[in-house]
Amino acid sequence: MNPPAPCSAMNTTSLQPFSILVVEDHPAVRSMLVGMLRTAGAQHIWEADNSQKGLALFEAHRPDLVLLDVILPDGSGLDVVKTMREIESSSQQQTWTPILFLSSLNDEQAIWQGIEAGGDDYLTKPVTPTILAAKLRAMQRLLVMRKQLTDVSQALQDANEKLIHLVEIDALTGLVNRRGFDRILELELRACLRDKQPLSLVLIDIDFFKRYNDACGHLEGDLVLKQASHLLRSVCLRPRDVAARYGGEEFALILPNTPKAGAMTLTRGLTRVFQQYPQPHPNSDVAPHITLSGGIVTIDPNKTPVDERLDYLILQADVALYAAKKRGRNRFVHSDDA
Ligand SMILES: Nc1nc2c(ncn2[C@@H]2O[C@H](COP(=O)(O)OP(=O)(O)OP(=O)(O)O)[C@@H](O)[C@H]2O)c(=O)[nH]1
Repeated sequence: MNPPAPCSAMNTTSLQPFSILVVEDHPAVRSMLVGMLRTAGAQHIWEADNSQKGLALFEAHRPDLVLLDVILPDGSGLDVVKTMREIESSSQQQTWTPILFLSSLNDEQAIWQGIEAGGDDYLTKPVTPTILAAKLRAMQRLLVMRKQLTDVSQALQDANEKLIHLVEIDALTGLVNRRGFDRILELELRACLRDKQPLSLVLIDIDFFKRYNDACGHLEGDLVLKQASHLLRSVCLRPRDVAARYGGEEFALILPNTPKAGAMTLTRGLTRVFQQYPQPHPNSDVAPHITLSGGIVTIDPNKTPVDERLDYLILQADVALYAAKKRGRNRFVHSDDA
């Protein structure tokens, strides 16, 4: 076997600057390790001579690497490594720190237990500078690979979130589509029950839209849907209000923290906006321009027991919408009055 290379021969040029925690109770061994680590390029070295101090320093500084003696005066290094892994998994940063065991036993069983407990590699004492530098290099390489992996997985997660967003947007109008509507309504229903705040839902239908399409053509019909979406969005002033395209020419408004009176005011405003920006309708029985009919439902956990089924909520709004159509269109009816 070749003799260990002297300190000056250690190839540390490829080592990145790093911080390290050394948990070793023998002062002489510790000081020798610290000397070698300084030569190897360690920027910060924290020293501990027992488990408790080691864990406290680990938690406070989160070093890049740990050198950990298997046998410590106040316990086993195996327990320390387990606790370090617990600290890592409970932190939000999702970090992983390479942990190298220091074993003077050259005992296979101790090494096996150390790796099992969460260690990554081991060094047999006495440690030589070359072997130490080689292990540090290997651990740094692992760290770099892990960083690349977490970057890729973060990029994937971001792309996934964007995709989910795109999947929930209606291509023609830019409003939330039916899929997004279902998801958001479910969330808001749960929030309404939890926070004991009222929630209103409005289902909206463009009056005589089939006749509009028949008279003006499907492309003109598409433009009307776009303009209507723009106007619907303009009345949704609160950040959590959502305007959705529920179906072909049907829309929906999800209005969290909105009681019946608030929803009625908002829908009156909506009717006004459609009068202010009239889009001619050549064949409507109710007005010379595009008009809306709508059904409103409000649930208020403070007032009445709430049926928690989404379908039931939508059905009630639909019944109110039907009543609005029956009563002559161009109006909004609340389910309480349907
Ligand atoms: N241009 C266009 N038309 C659509 C789209 N989606 C659905 N429609 C049309 O919307 C019309 C809906 O017709 P109906 O359900 O009879 O409703 P309506 O004519 O508004 O009648 P009332 O609701 O009773 O006033 C149909 O002619 C559909 O083809 C779309 O994306 N673009």
